[in-house]
Amino acid sequence: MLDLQHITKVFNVGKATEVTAVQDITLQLNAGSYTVLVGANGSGKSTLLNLIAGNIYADTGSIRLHNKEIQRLPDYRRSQCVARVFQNPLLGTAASLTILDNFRMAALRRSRKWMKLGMDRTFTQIVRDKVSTLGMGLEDKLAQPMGTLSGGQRQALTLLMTVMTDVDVLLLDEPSAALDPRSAREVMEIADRIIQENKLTALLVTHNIGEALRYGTRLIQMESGRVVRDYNQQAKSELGHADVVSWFDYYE
Ligand SMILES: Nc1ncnc2c1ncn2[C@@H]1O[C@H](COP(=O)(O)OP(=O)(O)OP(=O)(O)O)[C@@H](O)[C@H]1O
Repeated sequence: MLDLQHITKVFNVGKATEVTAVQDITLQLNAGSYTVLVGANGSGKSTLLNLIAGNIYADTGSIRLHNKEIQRLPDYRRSQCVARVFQNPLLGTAASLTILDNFRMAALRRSRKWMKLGMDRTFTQIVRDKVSTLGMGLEDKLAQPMGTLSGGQRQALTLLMTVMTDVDVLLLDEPSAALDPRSAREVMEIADRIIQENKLTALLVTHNIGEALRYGTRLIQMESGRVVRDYNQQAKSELGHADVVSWFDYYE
């Protein structure tokens, strides 16, 4: 379980621009659950993801994974248990490196178990097998530079890379927002499959209400740094598009 207790994050303390981005959030994400996080711009969603990912530290509160505080873990230790996919497909991978080398880098960064394998044929075969599960025909293009691929292909590969090692938590920060509708759907379906197959604890931030309703086992809305709505799977399944639209003032 990922357990957030009384997490608060204030930016620009003491200045005119002071803002409480996350305000006393207590949230438990069960192992293997898939939570969708919605909220207006500036409601604190990215800050919450940044806190879990360890990019920033909370002013107060604890973030525990399997009962262990993870906030102050060094980068390499945290990336063994928490992975993140960003909105921009260019962020997750190195454009000038081949697909295979990107997988090598991702694997080596996360786990020493790949130290030897990373260089040999077994590793290439493992990557080829994994990539073929995407059904995009990219397994025959492992020597191609990442930069020659489409945004959707890059996001799909980034998702695969994040779970090359045994991470527990997957943070999806609007992973489909920069993609055309078809690629977006494809990437979201791949994410869904990867989350289920690997029993990941996943947290998806999205502005797409269709996605928010289609995916996940729980739906949370943030407003002004707080959780203001929290629907379990049953309650979520009874929601319609118009219900969620009505949560956002600017549509009224
Ligand atoms: N590094 C920072 N320095 C100062 N203020 C920040 C910083 N990061 C976020 N904020 C502020 O914290 C608040 C929450 O921002 P955050 O990016 O978490 O919202 P969000 O819900 O992810 O928004 P969006 O949907 O636009 O991505 C906003 O008022 C934002 O301006």
